[in-house]
Amino acid sequence: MATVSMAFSLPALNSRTLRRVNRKPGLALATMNKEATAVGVRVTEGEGNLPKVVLTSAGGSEADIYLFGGCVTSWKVSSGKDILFVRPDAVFNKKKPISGGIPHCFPQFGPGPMQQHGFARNMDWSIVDSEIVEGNPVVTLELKDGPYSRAMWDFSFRALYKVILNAKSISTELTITNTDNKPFAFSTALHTYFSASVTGASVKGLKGCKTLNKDPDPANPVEGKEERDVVTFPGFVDCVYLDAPSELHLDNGLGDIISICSTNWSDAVLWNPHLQMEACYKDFVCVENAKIGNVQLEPEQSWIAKQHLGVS
Ligand SMILES: O=P(O)(O)OC[C@H]1O[C@H](O)[C@H](O)[C@@H](O)[C@@H]1O
Repeated sequence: MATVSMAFSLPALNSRTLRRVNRKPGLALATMNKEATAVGVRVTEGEGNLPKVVLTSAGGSEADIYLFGGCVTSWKVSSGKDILFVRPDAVFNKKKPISGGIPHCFPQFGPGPMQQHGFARNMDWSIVDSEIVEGNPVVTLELKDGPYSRAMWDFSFRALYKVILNAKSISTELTITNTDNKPFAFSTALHTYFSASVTGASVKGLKGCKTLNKDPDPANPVEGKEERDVVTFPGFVDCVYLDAPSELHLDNGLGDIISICSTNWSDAVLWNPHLQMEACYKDFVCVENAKIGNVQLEPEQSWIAKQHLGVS
């Protein structure tokens, strides 16, 4: 998918390089020296010439993360199979969020006073740290408020997003800190697109949850309760599950059972657009870790949520 060949090579990022790069956000590519290496964390040119972090684990798995949107777009297990999905209509020109992988919804999930799913998926994140832990690459991205976000949401904040790639899993940790002198509130989600065969895909673990079904009217969700042990995607699906369990299992219909474990992501959302996206709806399902009700943060307070996606 991505173009990785470049006119010049990029170095591996060690913590020192990253700290230096981070002092001049936006100049990351330009400030690098020209050694070629292949360790666990490197920056390269992705689609649309956008900077992309590539994580490679000792176990042979690989993940791509675009700084635009702080979006993990690919998680390939050692066989080379990509567990995540990027829609064929995705654009990599910063005019729209990247439609696929694990986009951030922050500081608003869904429609509301600001643009759908907030601004974090439309902004450039920067790299603040990286390390290799037992052969596994770890990178931490940062997003802070700027004129673009202030125009929609007039608060000072800091978001840190740590991504850890292991042989059979990818984990993320999102920390939102109120760096303002007044309280703020937000909702958020990791809008994860999984590769799937939609007719064979199903999710276990949601039975008994209170639901807010956005079908047929996303603006007026219907309250209900999930009665099924195994939730499938027989048509259009857009449903919020409140107080979802911390472990769900997705059968992607392609031979994989993916465990979706989370801490502090209290809710989950299932989404498949069915015929609204005729070209691709058969090839993915979204199982999103979400925080639907507002999180309130006082100045200097932080909120931390973790997600762990694993294959057996
Ligand atoms: O098209 P997007 O803005 O990326 O949103 C895609 C979808 O995201 C979530 O799953 C919402 O629950 C849906 O209502 C929305 O349609």
